[in-house]
Amino acid sequence: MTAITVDRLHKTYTVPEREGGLRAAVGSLVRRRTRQVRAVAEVSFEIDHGEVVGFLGPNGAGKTTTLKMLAGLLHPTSGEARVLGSTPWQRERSYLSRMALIMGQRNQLQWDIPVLDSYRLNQAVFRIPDAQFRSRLDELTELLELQALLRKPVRNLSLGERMKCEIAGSLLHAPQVLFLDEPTIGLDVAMQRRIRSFVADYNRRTGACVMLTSHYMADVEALCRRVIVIHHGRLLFDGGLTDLVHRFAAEKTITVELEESRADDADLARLVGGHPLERSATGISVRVPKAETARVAARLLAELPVVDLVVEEPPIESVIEQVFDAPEEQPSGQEVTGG
Ligand SMILES: Nc1ncnc2c1ncn2[C@@H]1O[C@H](COP(=O)(O)OP(=O)(O)OP(=O)(O)O)[C@@H](O)[C@H]1O
Repeated sequence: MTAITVDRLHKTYTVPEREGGLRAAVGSLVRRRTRQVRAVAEVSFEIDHGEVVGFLGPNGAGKTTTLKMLAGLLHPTSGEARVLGSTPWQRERSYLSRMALIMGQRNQLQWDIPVLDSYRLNQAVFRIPDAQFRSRLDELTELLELQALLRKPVRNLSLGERMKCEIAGSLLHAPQVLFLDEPTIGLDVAMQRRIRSFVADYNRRTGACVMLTSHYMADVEALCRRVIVIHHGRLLFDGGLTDLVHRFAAEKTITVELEESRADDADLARLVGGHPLERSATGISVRVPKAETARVAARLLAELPVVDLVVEEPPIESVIEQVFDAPEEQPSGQEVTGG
């Protein structure tokens, strides 16, 4: 069943344009110049209940803008969205009490008061009955190991501790849709792993639908079978993570283990068709264009004393880079009309 439907969502920001100098400053009092920045352009997709979807794109692609619209913080310029049957920017209480937006780079808890007091505020805002509040807090405290943190003011927490508290605070009302914007940014590897496994667990236990942006591909690989890629505000790809690799990976790596590494450099270069080659203690590895993989592998098998041969896709990071390098007809984040 569909949890999120996005239909040709579009967001253009109007930003004031100021030139330097006194003359321009006086002039702007009379006639204010603005320019339009297109952040999201005609984006459409659907996400089912229970899905965890990676929402990817380079800096400025329009991810946060999209999530803010879906969380009801921004009105779109045009287009439609339905999340859990509601239009997010109408900000109906019944919708807001069933969704959460967690932003790794924004502090959503109160800075100067203890974490637990912030949670109490959330309890009041979301009208969470006492018994439910207690049982969810106990559960989250155990899962995220918050016991020692609840009485500390947020300003005294480390980044990782604060992030755990932010996540727990946003889940006290048991949202059915989670928008996670860079939830692991700046955290050490162990904490990233803990947050990841917590999100996976939350999704499994509650069947909540999760949309996740992250620049760490380990997050995406661990959590998301499906990814939606946007670039310059436009949807570039929507499908399985493995399909993304098949479609955009330009090269594969062939690694062969050799009985003995007798072949000289010129011979090897000929066998691999001049593609970049690395020697190791036990053999060689070479990156070849996808279309040539079978031919090069066959030549290596036929002409070298091969013990083992492995063909691998490139790491997801480099595939994503290739996707982002795809040319676009009209970039966003730039002036599209003067005003
Ligand atoms: N409040 C705003 N006013 C004007 N322009 C904005 C505003 N917020 C975002 N933009 C612009 O809209 C475009 C999309 O920004 P957005 O923050 O949605 O991208 P993003 O994909 O989340 O990027 P990042 O990965 O860097 O967080 C960018 O060109 C950005 O400069």
